[in-house]
Amino acid sequence: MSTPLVALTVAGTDSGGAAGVAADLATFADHGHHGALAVSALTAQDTTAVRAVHVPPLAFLAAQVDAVLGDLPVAAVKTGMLGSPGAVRLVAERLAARPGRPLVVDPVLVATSGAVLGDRDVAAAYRDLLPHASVVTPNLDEARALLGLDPSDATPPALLAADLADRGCAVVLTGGPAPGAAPDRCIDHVAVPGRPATRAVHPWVDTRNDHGSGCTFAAALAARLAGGPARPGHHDPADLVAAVEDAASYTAARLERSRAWRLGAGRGPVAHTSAPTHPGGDR
Ligand SMILES: Nc1ncnc2c1ncn2[C@@H]1O[C@H](COP(=O)(O)OP(=O)(O)O)[C@@H](O)[C@H]1O
Ligand SMILES: Cc1ncc(COP(=O)(O)O)c(N)n1
Repeated sequence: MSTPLVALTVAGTDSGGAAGVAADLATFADHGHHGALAVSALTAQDTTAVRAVHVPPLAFLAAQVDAVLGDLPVAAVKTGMLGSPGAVRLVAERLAARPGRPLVVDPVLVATSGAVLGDRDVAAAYRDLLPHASVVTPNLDEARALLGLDPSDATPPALLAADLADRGCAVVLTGGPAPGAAPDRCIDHVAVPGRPATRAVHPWVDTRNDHGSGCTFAAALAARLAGGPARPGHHDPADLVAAVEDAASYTAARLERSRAWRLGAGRGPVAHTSAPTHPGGDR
């Protein structure tokens, strides 16, 4: 058996096991990679709400990142909920010092439940991290926040994605069905610096169990880019679009698998397992 690639997640924990580090490690494992982790925030969270957040001291986050990067041959990095402006800047500084591998930044600011996981200062700090990212994967609310726009701004997603790409990294603006359209397709907008955005389209899965889908998607994208160039898509956007389509169909397949699960009173977890589930779970 050959030695696996190593993927590192720098992200928050979700006590309900749906989003954050739990989703990232499961997704890396499902791609055959060894997952390493640095915990930037801890949340007391369930399917309905985020009830409390603890941000560990920055020195402790730095110690985790340094331990992993100093010892393991990390082939890709994914960041999720970083939790404070200082953590965003710390990750930017550490990864800028060791360039050369893909970095997928999921700028977690607003959870599926609507909870705010990163305020205006965290959004502003991403200005320091984005130039070091290979790809950033905001949803619509997060893209507006990163651009300093009002939450009700009506700029179309394709233009938001292209504006964000002008910060120097590729962008996947993740989305749901087109507004006003029948919810049968999901549209993600993909942009690389200096070019208009293109669309990656896949079938919509009708489910409430989508908690953790953004983390799963960004981790799947990092897993697919692992071992490749640090600037995927900058020479040929088709390379990045193909990786985005793969990661999106992986995520949709996870959503399909957990479509009818009955876990929790709110937005239930997206499936993290490929193994058969135990029938006793339905009792
Ligand atoms: N119900 C769904 N059916 C199919 N794909 C979905 C669904 N919800 C989200 N996705 C896809 O999952 C990926 C992550 O997007 P999303 O969950 O919107 O991110 P976030 O959690 O950051 O808001 C995207 O490729 C998106 O198109
Ligand atoms: C610790 C943590 N990280 C990320 C998310 C976002 O995930 P989602 O958008 O699927 O709720 C979350 N809810 N909690």
